[in-house]
Amino acid sequence: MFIWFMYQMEEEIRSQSTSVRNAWESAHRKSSEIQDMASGAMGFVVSGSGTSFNASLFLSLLLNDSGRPAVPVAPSEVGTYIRSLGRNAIYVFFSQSGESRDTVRAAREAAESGARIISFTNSQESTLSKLSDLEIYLSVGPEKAVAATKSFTAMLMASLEFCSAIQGSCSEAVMRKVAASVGQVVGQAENLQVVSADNYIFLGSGYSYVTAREAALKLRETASVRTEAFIAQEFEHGYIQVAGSKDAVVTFSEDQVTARIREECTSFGAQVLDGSLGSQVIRGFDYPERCVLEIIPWQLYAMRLAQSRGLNPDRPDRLTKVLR
Ligand SMILES: N[C@@H]1[C@@H](O)[C@H](O)[C@@H](COP(=O)(O)O)O[C@@H]1O
Repeated sequence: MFIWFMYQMEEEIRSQSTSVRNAWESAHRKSSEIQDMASGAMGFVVSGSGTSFNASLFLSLLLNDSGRPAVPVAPSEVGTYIRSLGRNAIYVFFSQSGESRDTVRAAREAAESGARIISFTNSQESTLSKLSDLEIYLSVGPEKAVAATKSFTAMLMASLEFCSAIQGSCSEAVMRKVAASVGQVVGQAENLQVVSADNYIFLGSGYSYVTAREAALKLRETASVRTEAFIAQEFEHGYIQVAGSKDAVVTFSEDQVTARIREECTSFGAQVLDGSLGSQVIRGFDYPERCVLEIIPWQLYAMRLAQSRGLNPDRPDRLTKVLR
């Protein structure tokens, strides 16, 4: 059956139950190569731009949690690590297009130093793929809306399997559970109401900071609203001073610090929202896999907020899909 969507972004958001499976399968097919390459590596330098940086942060957390030192770095800073770690590290690059200029430049520098490169891309013919010793192809089909949606969740799912492969295990059961829940998460977010705010502040910690950053980026890119993302405790070290009654504060973490921040923000009149937007399905998942689902309502939220502001979420006027 052919269903017509007003925006490419909506079609891409709704296709994620399939795209996360595809990405997982691609990573799974490379399990033994991943294991071979990772054995003996001193650590990982993980990099990407925009949404791909947020995926880098996710993979770095996963690697560190499994006892493999990893650092997430913006592509323009990778050179510093090449100079200090050289070929002892593996350099991992995320890029939907495989063509973002800063990412390609960093990968080229790493390749010229003789270091090994792993990439996660959605284009097998890309410059980044050609520079890579091992490519994990996301296989999510063309992503046309400027803001990344399905490629992001694909990067997270492929990262989960990447880490399982390093540990000699397999994340298939997790993937099946997550993929089966995408439709329900989208359904629950169907009637979400956007709030009116001058500024959105997203707070998380650990894995939920990845979601906080990506949600902030989605709203910025598509709805042209000012957004910030903080590690919840950091918010108390400064930004709380300038937050006010015209702000929306969205919390993903559920610890005591966050509860205190929520109370304080409510007291000065900010609108405080729960990051799961009330979804019991999302709340039924633990981190790290929860990240794959948790961003989906915010992808839809960003699209609806853009619509309510008379903007086309697919085509922000100052951004391009690929910054070559
Ligand atoms: N506006 C886009 C972002 O939405 C995207 O996240 C980034 C990285 O793209 P890629 O993943 O293709 O390297 O590039 C551009 O800046």
